[in-house]
Amino acid sequence: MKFLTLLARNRLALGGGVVMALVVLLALVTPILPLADPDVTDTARRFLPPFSEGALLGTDHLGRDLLSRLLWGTRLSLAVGFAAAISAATIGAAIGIVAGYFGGWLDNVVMRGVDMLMAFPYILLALAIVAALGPGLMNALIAVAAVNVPFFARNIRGITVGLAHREFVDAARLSGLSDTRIILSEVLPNVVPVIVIAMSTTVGWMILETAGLSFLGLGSQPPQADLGSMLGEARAALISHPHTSIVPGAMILIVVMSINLLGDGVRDALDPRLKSGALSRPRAATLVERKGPVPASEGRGLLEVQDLRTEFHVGPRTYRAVGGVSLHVEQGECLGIIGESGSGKSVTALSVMGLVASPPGVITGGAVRVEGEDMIGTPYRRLRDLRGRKVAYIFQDPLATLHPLYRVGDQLVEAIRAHRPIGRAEGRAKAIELLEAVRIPNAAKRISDYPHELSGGMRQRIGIAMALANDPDVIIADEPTTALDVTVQAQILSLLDDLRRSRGLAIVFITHDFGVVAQLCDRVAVMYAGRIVEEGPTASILETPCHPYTARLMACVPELGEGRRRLEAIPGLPPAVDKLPPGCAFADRCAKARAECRQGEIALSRAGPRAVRCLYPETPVMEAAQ
Ligand SMILES: Nc1ncnc2c1ncn2[C@@H]1O[C@H](COP(=O)(O)OP(=O)(O)OP(=O)(O)O)[C@@H](O)[C@H]1O
Repeated sequence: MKFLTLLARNRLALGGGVVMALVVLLALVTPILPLADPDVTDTARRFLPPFSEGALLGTDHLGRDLLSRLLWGTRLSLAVGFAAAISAATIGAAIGIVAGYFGGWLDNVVMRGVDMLMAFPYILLALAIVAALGPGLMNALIAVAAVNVPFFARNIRGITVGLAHREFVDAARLSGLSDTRIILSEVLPNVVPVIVIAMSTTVGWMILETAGLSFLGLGSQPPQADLGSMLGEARAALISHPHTSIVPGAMILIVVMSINLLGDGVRDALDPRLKSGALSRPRAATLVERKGPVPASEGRGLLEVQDLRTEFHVGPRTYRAVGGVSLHVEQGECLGIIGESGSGKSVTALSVMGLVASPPGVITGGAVRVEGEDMIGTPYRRLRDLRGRKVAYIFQDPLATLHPLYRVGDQLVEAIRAHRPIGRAEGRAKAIELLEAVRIPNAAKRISDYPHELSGGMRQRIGIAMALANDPDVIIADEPTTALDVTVQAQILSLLDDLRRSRGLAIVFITHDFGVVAQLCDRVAVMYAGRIVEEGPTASILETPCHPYTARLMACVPELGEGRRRLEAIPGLPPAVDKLPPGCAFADRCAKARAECRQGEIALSRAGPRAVRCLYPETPVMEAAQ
């Protein structure tokens, strides 16, 4: 169903599909239509023009009815084209899967054979096959299918090689499945979409090839008509009676065009990335559709986020990932954002510089001010200028953000040169300086390493160096130590701490670990279901958490030397952000929740530096603020 909706959204594909459906329908009902016999000649009625009596599209050089020949010919051409495509796809895919799955000598022998077939110009090969088998439509079908087998075999072999060593295939092997079962249950379902896509884009081509062979007199034999042979027979009268060529020519054009348009649509609709709209029209910056007025600046901090709202619009659903977040961070300060997975921490951070993918992401409200300037809706050129120079990011997985084919030094120089017109030598010197700043030993040598030659901790240091490349004022670090072991994590945290002190950086540190918050952050904001539920100085919150969620989150953290303490997991799951309940989103998991908690908007109550969004807090916020 989703496939059809996506397909229908592509207007050209829809048009192609409708035309193709009409042509196929016509071809199917041809035997029951009141048409003249397509093969009966009547030389007295030769070359009648279109719209003549009894011959809507006219007649050919033997006086045969062109409309009747066209419909019967289309029927035959479609049947042969589809049969050739299905045969080529089946045989080619089988060869590709076997070669790709088993590898080794079998792969070598089979694929070299396929390469040999591909080395011949396709039309010569088809001609040679028809010459060997003799002319006839069946032999033309075999020739066209054979010529296209290598295309499918190579494509599918490539995909299968990638799949054969994936973990889920290894897991199937470990569970004792036979090779045939693995191919059928693990590999085949993953290559079927590729086969369908390849077929949908080549059927038109195969119809053309069959028509080509018939045009040369090697396919359908007289008096039988297919589109190619009709065109071949009309060749002699091309100038004197052009309608005899135009009729089959136009049909070939219509059939091939509509199949190709439909095929492109099928390919796009089957691409899983397109289902969430990821590739449909990627934008350079997140789409902004503010529904309310822009909040006035309160002049707080280097980075000030006010009532930020970011949603994902996926089909009829709206995911409110960020539902009105306000926070700020001062120069030299570290603000922690903590919350369970899916609470909206990353989307908040990415919204700051318009990095949330659109579609499906849309910023629907609020303001993000960097030194007072609102970033939301700012022209893209300005945003690009500020990205990396004013606000930089450190991501969770440095291996995913570093380009695997370039040396780390070159990537650093590129980051610097994106904002400053400096020479390569100067860039290199600056890159070495940056590597030294993030305490990479032997920086001058390490600069020539590729990302895969570095350990996880080293790579994260490169990620930090990259963020520092243009001396930003604010660094947003999105769980930068999650993938690292505790000793390396401690080193990276102390490095970030030193950098913010020595460079006066403002850091927004996203994490789900209260231990990390305690070590690094001056203040902390606790997020739940896209909103901030508690905020305040780290020490104060650790001492007296007000929101029951904060208290439960802290109770989940094991501590060394604490003796025997029960670790309390929070029961239940956070609500889905497309179905947020009214009132407090945590109410269903909270032991203190009462009826009022499930109604209306629950405001953030502030007292001094502390704030909490709860009607029945663990400790009243006024008390906690003292
Ligand atoms: N492309 C998307 N389409 C629909 N929903 C999305 C998309 N990206 C994120 N979301 C939703 O937005 C919400 C917030 O996600 P986000 O990545 O910000 O969470 P997070 O707190 O950073 O989690 P984590 O700690 O796992 O990174 C989640 O509920 C997620 O399902």
